[in-house]
Amino acid sequence: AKNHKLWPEIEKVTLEQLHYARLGVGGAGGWQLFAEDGEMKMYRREEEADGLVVDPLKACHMVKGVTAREVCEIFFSPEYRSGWEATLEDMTVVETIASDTLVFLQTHKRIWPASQRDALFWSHMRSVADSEDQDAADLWIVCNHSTEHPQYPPNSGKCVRVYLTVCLVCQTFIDPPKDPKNIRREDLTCKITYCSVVNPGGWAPASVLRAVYKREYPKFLKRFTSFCIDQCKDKPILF
Ligand SMILES: O=S(=O)(CCO)c1ccc(-c2ccc(C3CCCC3)c([C@@H]3C[C@@H]3c3ccccn3)c2)cc1
Repeated sequence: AKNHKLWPEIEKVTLEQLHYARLGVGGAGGWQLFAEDGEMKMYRREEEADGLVVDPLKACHMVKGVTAREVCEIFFSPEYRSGWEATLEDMTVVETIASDTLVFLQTHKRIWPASQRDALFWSHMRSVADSEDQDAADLWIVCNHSTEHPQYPPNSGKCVRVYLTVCLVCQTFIDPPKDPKNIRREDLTCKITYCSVVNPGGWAPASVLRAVYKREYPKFLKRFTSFCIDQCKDKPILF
């Protein structure tokens, strides 16, 4: 568990990603709005690493009727993933480091003309007291970060290994403010910030990757948040 050899990296990357998610998208950050749908706004920065498109993505969304903890638990938990991750072909939990920290191996459906990809990453979920604003509800974060595993070396089979760092940071707002036992789902709004940097691992044409990102990310976030609303609507609220 917390004495696991990955723990220092998990702690460092999770807190770095929390800080990064809280940075705005205005100003000189170079963020460009590339997709908008109701409350959902998606930004990207055009970046390449050794000729590969690794455009960082930041999405902001406000979802009614669910809490930060409920959204993060659905994003983190393996049993829900096939319900919302449309591009997933296979998923295995290769290691359980702790109840809030897992290592996943996922293969994603091939996106023509790029070859098929897989991703090996640790996934960690935690709640963070929001230091700035005491009466705001807790923040919940899930951070996914590529890692290695001796049994699953990269590029050993048919798949090209992608390298990713992803975070989902959620905060619950209750409006109008009520005492906890009288809160109904229509009083809840979850503010979601999703950040991702995916290095495709092997060559894929920049034009193709940017088209894939433009198509897949808005679909992904809309499908994920709809799944959360549907999963939670008839269940007691989990703060
Ligand atoms: O948030 S997560 O941790 C959720 C757990 O599943 C996650 C999100 C996205 C990916 C991902 C992996 C591969 C690829 C590409 C790279 C070259 C060819 C395939 C993409 C591209 C961006 C497009 C994409 C975006 C969203 C969903 C699926 N596809 C994304 C992996 C994990």
